[in-house]
Amino acid sequence: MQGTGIFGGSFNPIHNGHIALAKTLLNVTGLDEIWFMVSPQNPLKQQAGLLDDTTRLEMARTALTGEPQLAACDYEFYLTRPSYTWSTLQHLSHDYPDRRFTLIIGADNWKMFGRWYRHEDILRHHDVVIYPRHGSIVDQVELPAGVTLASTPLFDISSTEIRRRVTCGESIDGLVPDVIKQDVKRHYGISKT
Ligand SMILES: Nc1ncnc2c1ncn2[C@@H]1O[C@H](COP(=O)(O)OP(=O)(O)OP(=O)(O)O)[C@@H](O)[C@H]1O
Ligand SMILES: O=C(O)c1ccc[n+]([C@@H]2O[C@H](COP(=O)([O-])O)[C@@H](O)[C@H]2O)c1
Repeated sequence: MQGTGIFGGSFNPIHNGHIALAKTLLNVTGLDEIWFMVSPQNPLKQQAGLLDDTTRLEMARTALTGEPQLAACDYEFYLTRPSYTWSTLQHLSHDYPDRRFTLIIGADNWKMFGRWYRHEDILRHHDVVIYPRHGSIVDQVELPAGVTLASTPLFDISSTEIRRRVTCGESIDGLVPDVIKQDVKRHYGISKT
C-alpha cells in the first residue's frame, strides 16, 4: 500500500512554507507521497479575496514541478460543497484502493478538529499527522490512537502576508518558488518585472 498524505488548504497562493513543510514531513513520517488538496471551500471559513479554484490549482501545480513525491490535486473540485474532509477521504479510499490515506493537519486546525464534520469517523479510519503551528500547543499525551505530532520546524510564511506584500508592491522573493512569482504578482496585484 502506498502511504499518501492529504494536505488540504486554500493555497491562496501556495508558498515556500507549505512546500518546505511537506518535504520535511516526507522525511519524518515515511509517507510515499503528499497530495496538496486544493480546497474550493473550507467548511469553516468565508474567504474574501479567494482566487478561483483553477488559478490556485495551476499555481500549485507549477510550484510543485520537479517534486516527484508532491502533487497538487483538484479532486475536491468534483465533490459537493462545502469540502468536508471526511467525504474527500471516503471518495479517495474508494477510488484508490491501493493507497492508504493519512490526514495532515496543522496544530491550529487540530484545536478545532472537534468541530469538523464526522471527525470521529476520520479518526476511526485514518491516521492523522499533526504539525506544529505558532501559538497552538498540542499535548502529545492526550492524542488519540493513530494521531501523531510530527517534529517539524515552524515556517514563518503565510499566504495572507504574501497577498499583502503584493498589494503594497513589496518583494515576495524567497516566499514563493521563483517559477510562480510573476503569476502571484499578476493575480494578486500589479505585475512587476
Ligand atoms: N508557514 C506555514 N508552515 C506550516 N504550515 C502552514 C504554513 N502556512 C500555512 N500552513 C498550513 O497549510 C494549510 C493550508 O494553508 P493555507 O492555504 O490556509 O495557507 P495560509 O498561509 O495559512 O493561508 P492564509 O494566510 O490565507 O490563511 C493550513 O492548514 C495551514 O495550517
Ligand atoms: O471537514 C471539515 O469539517 C473541515 C473543517 C475545516 C477545515 N477543513 C479542511 O481543512 C483543510 C485546511 O483548511 P485551511 O483553510 O486551514 O487551509 C482544508 O482542506 C479544509 O477543507 C475541513
